[in-house]
Amino acid sequence: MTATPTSIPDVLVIEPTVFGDDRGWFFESFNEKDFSAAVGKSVSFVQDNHSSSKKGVLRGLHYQMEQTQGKLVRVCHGAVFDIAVDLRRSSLTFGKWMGVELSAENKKQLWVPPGFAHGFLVLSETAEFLYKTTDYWHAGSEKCIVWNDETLNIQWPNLGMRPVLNPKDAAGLTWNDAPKF
Ligand SMILES: Cc1cn([C@H]2C[C@H](O)[C@@H](COP(=O)(O)OP(=O)(O)O[C@H]3O[C@H](C)C(=O)[C@H](O)[C@H]3O)O2)c(=O)[nH]c1=O
Repeated sequence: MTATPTSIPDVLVIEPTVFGDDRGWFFESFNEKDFSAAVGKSVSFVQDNHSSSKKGVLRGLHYQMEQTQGKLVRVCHGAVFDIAVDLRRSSLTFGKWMGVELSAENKKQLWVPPGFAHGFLVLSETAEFLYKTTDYWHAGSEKCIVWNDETLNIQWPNLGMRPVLNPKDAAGLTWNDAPKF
């Protein structure tokens, strides 16, 4: 596997080694030893999540203030534009966002450390999204930053349709009002 820092150095694009043969392909989707070596410290996960969404669905930008979650995210069907926003006040990239296309085809994964808001926009007809988290869901401290916040000015791909959001996300906080770390 390779791990490549993004414009936010703590956020890494992970690319697995894919072994193809005349039957198809195989890759290790997670290896704790290799992943911890790439991140530079031991990282363990306690929860796996799996969601399916139709084209134009935008989930996010989510984070939780307690039991803050690191997330290792990937797509096993379709494609999404995945976003991470740095909420760590002491970070040189505080308030910065980064985006990358994750797809079943490119098999890329994104490591989003604790301290970030995370979300994605579905680019394909449907997308299945898998991710591991370093702490458990804590519904009581969940926060959402609204997808089109003017301060963050995230450059989402233009699908020619308004994103499909649930009411919670549509009513998300502005960057200025959102609690930070
Ligand atoms: C996150 C979560 C949700 N749920 C239940 C709560 C709801 O009844 C249902 C759907 O939850 P929600 O609408 O919050 O799901 P997403 O919008 O996909 O939320 C996720 O979206 C973005 C992309 C993230 O990064 C977060 O991991 C997560 O917040 O699953 C659980 O039972 N466990 C969980 O860990």
